[in-house]
Amino acid sequence: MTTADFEPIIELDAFNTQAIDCAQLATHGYVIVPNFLATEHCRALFDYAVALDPNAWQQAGIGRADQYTTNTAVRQDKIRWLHRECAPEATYLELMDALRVQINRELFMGLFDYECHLAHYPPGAFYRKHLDAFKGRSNRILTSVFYLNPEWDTNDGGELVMYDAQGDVLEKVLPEAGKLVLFLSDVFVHEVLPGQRDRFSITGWYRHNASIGGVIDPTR
Ligand SMILES: O=C(O)CCC(=O)C(=O)O
Ligand SMILES: [Fe+2]
Repeated sequence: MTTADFEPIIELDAFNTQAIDCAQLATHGYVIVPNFLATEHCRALFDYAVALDPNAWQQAGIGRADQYTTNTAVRQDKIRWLHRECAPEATYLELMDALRVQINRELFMGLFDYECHLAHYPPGAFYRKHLDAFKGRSNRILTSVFYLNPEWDTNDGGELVMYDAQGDVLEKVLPEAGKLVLFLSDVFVHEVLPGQRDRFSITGWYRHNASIGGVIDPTR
């Protein structure tokens, strides 16, 4: 099945703006939103991800541009960058852009754009402790992780673990369908624990405009 076989699968007004507690994000630097998207929309995205051709996925890497390498000792997921040209992917990008506008309006964060990829962690796959951005060395400001997994149980593992500045566990997040996590990309060290089942999510980053001389900083 190719991506062109799918119609748009979520409505632009589908996401629950009320569910996003911007005050929590401003105060703590992160927020966990249990019901960002309704079950049917999550299910549609999940079915889409599951049905994708294996060739639609690539081994995830670490670092950007010429620093980019795949290192399966660090991360073992497969990813697929979302594209506006692909209808089911475009609607998610539009939703996240609407959220960008909302966050800018409420928190004046000056978020400029957004990039994201689907991620598939097969059983046992992990992503070791890392930061998504290093202070002053990346234009990634705010990370979003949206989970697609129906009926995910504590026994299934695969938690996102977030750490505080002391290295103590701050949050252990089950990757349950409909849940969105937002956190400041250069503040929270986090990891993905191995799970028992295939784990699907959409991870993205809101970015500042780090353009130099009118050339927009390349994505990824
Ligand atoms: O899937 C998750 O819970 C987090 C993924 C992640 O940390 C990343 O892709 O940078
Ligand atoms: Fe990360």
